[in-house]
Amino acid sequence: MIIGVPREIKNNENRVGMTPGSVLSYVQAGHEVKVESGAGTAIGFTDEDYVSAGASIAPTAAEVWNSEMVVKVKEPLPGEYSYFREGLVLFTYLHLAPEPELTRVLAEQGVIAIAYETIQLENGSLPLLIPMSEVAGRMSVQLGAHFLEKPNGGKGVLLSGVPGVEPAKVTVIGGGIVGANAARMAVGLGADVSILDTNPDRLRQLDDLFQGRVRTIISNPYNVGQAVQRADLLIGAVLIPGARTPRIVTEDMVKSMAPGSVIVDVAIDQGGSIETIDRITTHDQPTYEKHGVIHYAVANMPGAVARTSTLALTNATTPYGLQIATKGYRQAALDNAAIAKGINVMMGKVTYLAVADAQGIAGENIHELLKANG
Ligand SMILES: NC(=O)C1=CN([C@@H]2O[C@H](COP(=O)(O)OP(=O)(O)OC[C@H]3O[C@@H](n4cnc5c(N)ncnc54)[C@H](O)[C@@H]3O)[C@@H](O)[C@H]2O)C=CC1
Ligand SMILES: CC(=O)C(=O)O
Repeated sequence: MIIGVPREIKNNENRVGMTPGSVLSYVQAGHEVKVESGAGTAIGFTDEDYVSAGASIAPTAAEVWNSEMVVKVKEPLPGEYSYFREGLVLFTYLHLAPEPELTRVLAEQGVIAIAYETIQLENGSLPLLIPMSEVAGRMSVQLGAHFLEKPNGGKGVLLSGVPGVEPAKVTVIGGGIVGANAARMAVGLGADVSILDTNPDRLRQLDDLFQGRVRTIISNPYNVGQAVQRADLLIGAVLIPGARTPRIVTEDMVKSMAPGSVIVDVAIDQGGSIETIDRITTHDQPTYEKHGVIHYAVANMPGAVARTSTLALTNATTPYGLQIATKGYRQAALDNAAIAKGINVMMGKVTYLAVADAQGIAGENIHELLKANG
């Protein structure tokens, strides 16, 4: 199969869909890989590195997209929609629930859109989201610490405190991969950390993991309100797989926070969990202020540490991409239910039901569609 790897065009997105190491794995499996010139240069993967691994270099995005399968990182932007065509297999993050226009164009153009973030194992885990959630969770605390500093607009609080002065209060809503990694950093810095989740078993695991160094609190509107009010740094880390993020933190709760407090809503890529987050921000302009509180809502946080992120992401995506390329998407999905869950759009239908529900449109059962067209 001919596989294309375009240069990412989202604001400050320097990740790339394949490393030279992943190219070698695809080439050894009998595939041809075309990488857009300069796609990895910013993070130290030169065109020559890709050629040494067996790729060819294409000078334009159009040439790269003219492949049977495209492997990238972020959702296509409007400037890329003209490359869509029937039968193209697109393997990338998509986050379609809050993106009806992209969903419509993918379906209309007959693209087979396989989303990294909804590939799901039987135990419920999301193996292609986990590495970026680890990165974003860890980053969220670094960023929060930065924006809490007075010159950066914050209230002038050091997360750790110092002897004789209490540490900052960090509230993490959602105790999954992002939440646990945020807590790990915040605990490491000596902050006073609370994690809220609706799943009591998850709270038990976190209680065990952190050995009493975090407070675990069941997530309900009352407890969320209390924990938000006392937070110096609030981290949004909730996910209902594939669905639009529920708005858990209301505007009144944000108003109750002290001026100069900081919100980092990692869950913004699925629509955001905070009522006062009304826009996606960028690495160029990452924050805005509302009710005196700094809001950070960058949807591609790991793009800022693009080398680490690319290595971590491709470690996870390459084995799945190889199955899709080698068997064809249909057989790969029939053989591996995790891949079937990744297919969000196929043959003009929305096949991930949480996306269809979020957009109020009819979805199609992926297994029936696969069988009918097998
Ligand atoms: N902005 C960015 O650059 C990035 C964003 N993300 C996003 O971060 C979000 C979290 O991802 P993960 O931690 O991997 O998900 P996860 O599935 O590991 O964890 C989500 C947690 O939220 C909990 N939850 C669900 N409803 C809740 C509620 N009402 N209150 C409290 N907790 C609730 C679940 O029980 C689960 O433990 C996702 O939207 C993901 O796409 C991930 C990486 C990068
Ligand atoms: C998960 C995601 O959206 C990202 O890594 O950019």
